[in-house]
Amino acid sequence: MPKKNPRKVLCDCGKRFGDSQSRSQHIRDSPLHKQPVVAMAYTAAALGPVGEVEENQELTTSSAKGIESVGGLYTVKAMAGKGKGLVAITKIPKGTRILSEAPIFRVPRDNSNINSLERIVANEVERLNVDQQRSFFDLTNIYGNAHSRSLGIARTNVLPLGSNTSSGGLFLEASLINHSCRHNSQNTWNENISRLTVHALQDIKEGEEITITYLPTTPVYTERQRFLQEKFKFDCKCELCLLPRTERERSDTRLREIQAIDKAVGSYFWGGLEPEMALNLLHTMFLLFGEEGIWDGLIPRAYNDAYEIATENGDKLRARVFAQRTYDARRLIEGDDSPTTIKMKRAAEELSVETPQRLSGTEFENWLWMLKGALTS
Ligand SMILES: C[S@@+](CC[C@H](N)C(=O)[O-])C[C@H]1O[C@@H](n2cnc3c(N)ncnc32)[C@H](O)[C@@H]1O
Repeated sequence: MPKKNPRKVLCDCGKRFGDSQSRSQHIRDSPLHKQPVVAMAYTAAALGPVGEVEENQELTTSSAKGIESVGGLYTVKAMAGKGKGLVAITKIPKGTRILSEAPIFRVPRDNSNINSLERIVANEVERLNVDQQRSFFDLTNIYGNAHSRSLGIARTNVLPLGSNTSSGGLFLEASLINHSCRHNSQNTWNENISRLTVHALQDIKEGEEITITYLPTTPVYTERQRFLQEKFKFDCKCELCLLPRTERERSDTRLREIQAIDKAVGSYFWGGLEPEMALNLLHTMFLLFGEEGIWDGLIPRAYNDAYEIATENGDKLRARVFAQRTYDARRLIEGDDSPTTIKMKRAAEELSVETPQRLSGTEFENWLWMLKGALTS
C-alpha cells in the first residue's frame, strides 16, 4: 500500500490537528478526554457516607420519570462497600440496551468557578419537581461539606454528554452505576435521542452487577487506583485490581503495550509510520484487547483508525471491511440510532466493493492486517 501525504487527524472528539501532536497525546492532555465527570480541581473533602444501607437489599425500581429501564432488566441494590448499585435481574445478552435516560438537568463540566457552578446547580435543583428533588438528594455526595450539598451531589454524579462537549448531565438512575476496571457495560451520550444509553459489552448473568468505567483511558493498576481515589474517593477492588500480583503485572504490561501502540498509530497520521506497520500494530492491539478482556469503545476506535489508514491510502477493499467492523462494534455499544453508528453504516454502504472471496479465516485476517506472508490482493 503506497504511503500518501500526511493529512490532518480527526480525533473521536471532533478535534483536528495538523502539527506533530499525536492523537493519543491529545487524548492524554485534553480535559475533555480526561474528565469523565464534572471537571474541576480536586478538593480534599470529607467522604460522604456511601453504603448506609443493608447489603443486597432491594431499594427501588426504575420508576423515576424519564428513564427507560429497557424491559425491566435490573434493580437497584445495596452493594457491599460501594453504596447502591444496579444488578441484573435476568440474563442480559451482549449488545442489549440496558438503560436509556434523559438528564434531569445539564451543567458545565469544565467550570472552574465554583461560585458560579454553585448558583447554576442550585437553580437547576430548584426547578426539579418534588419527586425528582427527592431522588436527587438521595444520590451520593463524596465531597462532604466542601460545597453545598447540591453541588457535592452534582460533582459526584454528573456524566459526560458526549466526548466533544464540555457539558455534563445529572441522571437519577445511571448515576447509581458503580465502576469496575473490567466493566461489563458502557455509557454513551446519544445526541440523536438526547438520552444517555447504557449497553451490555458482554453477556451479563442474572444477579451480576452492572458496571461502567469511570476511567478516561486504560491506565495500569497504580494509576487506576490513584485516579479513582482522587476523583471518586474509593479503593477499587474489582476483578482486575484484585488479580494476584504476577497476573496483575502481566495485565499492566499488556496495558502499557496498548498505550504504546495507540501512541504509535497516532503518529501514523502525521507521517511517522508506514501504513503496513500501522495495520500490523493495530492487529497486535486487537490480540491484546482479547487477552485483557477489553470490549469497550476502544474496539470501534481501533477499527476506525484502521479504516482511516486504508481510506487515506486509497485501499477501498480494506476500508470497506474496517468500516463494516467499526459499524458493527459501534452498534453493539451505542445502538443503531447513535450518530456515530449511523455515520459508519453509511461509510460502509458507500464502499460497495467486493472483499477477496478466495480468502477466509486466518488467511483473510493476514491479508486484512497486511501481516507478513499474507497473500497480496
Ligand atoms: C456515581 S456514584 C455511584 C453510585 C453510588 N454507589 C451510590 O450509592 O450512589 C460514585 C460513587 O460510588 C462509589 N463507588 C462506585 N464504584 C465503586 C467501586 N467499584 N468500589 C467502591 N465504591 C464505588 C464511590 O463512592 C463513588 O464515589
